Amino acid sequence: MAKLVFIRHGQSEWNLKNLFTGWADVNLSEQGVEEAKAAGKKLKEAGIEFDQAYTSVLTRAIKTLHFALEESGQLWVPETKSWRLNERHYGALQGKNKAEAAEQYGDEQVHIWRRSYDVLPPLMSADDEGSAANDRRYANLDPRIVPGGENLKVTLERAIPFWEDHIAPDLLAGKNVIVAAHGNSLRALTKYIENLSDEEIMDVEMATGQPVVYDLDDKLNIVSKTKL
Ligand SMILES: O=C(O)[C@H](O)COP(=O)(O)O
Repeated sequence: MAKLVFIRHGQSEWNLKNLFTGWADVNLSEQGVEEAKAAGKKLKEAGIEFDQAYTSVLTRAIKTLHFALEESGQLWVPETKSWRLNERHYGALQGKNKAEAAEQYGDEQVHIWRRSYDVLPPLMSADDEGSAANDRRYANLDPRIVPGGENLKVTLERAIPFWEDHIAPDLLAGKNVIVAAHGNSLRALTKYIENLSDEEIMDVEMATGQPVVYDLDDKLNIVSKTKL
């Protein structure tokens, strides 16, 4: 039996301002730091000991992982970062205020952009200043892979190879794993491991800084799921 913990990053500066964030690399807010530390305390109280950590290449998730591991006395745990665990790319919506977008385009359209499984947001062009194509951390990626905007389906399709190549083999080897990532990359993994339909995943939300603990059997069937 292995334990798998998903944790969405603590509140970010752009969560606080209600801005679409996606691949924009923003920091944790003060509240976000406290949420991440509180998560570490809860993990410690629950006695959960990790063998491996995974996170994205975005500051808010990396720092959440580090605060949580430090508070639980496990900052030494080996960690791997991958762009495949990044938040969904929110395309041209990145940096826009969610409430203002709802006023401009209507609540329904904004809900579709945020929660539909397969509708893409308006895309960001590769010559946009904020494009991932201009960011050194993605320099080794095939330019055809660097997204200009992703829906949950595309996010799932790029996250699952990482699950299959790294996370699942660790769990099958009996390792306890923490994945510190993002609302939508974690919703994608949740859909996959819980076998949820395209409709069911629309209602799944990840709270900032809240560890979700799965107990898995030796075939990775879910035995229990607990939110700390
Ligand atoms: O990228 C973002 O804006 C958030 O982290 C997730 O946003 P959502 O809840 O609007 O999908």
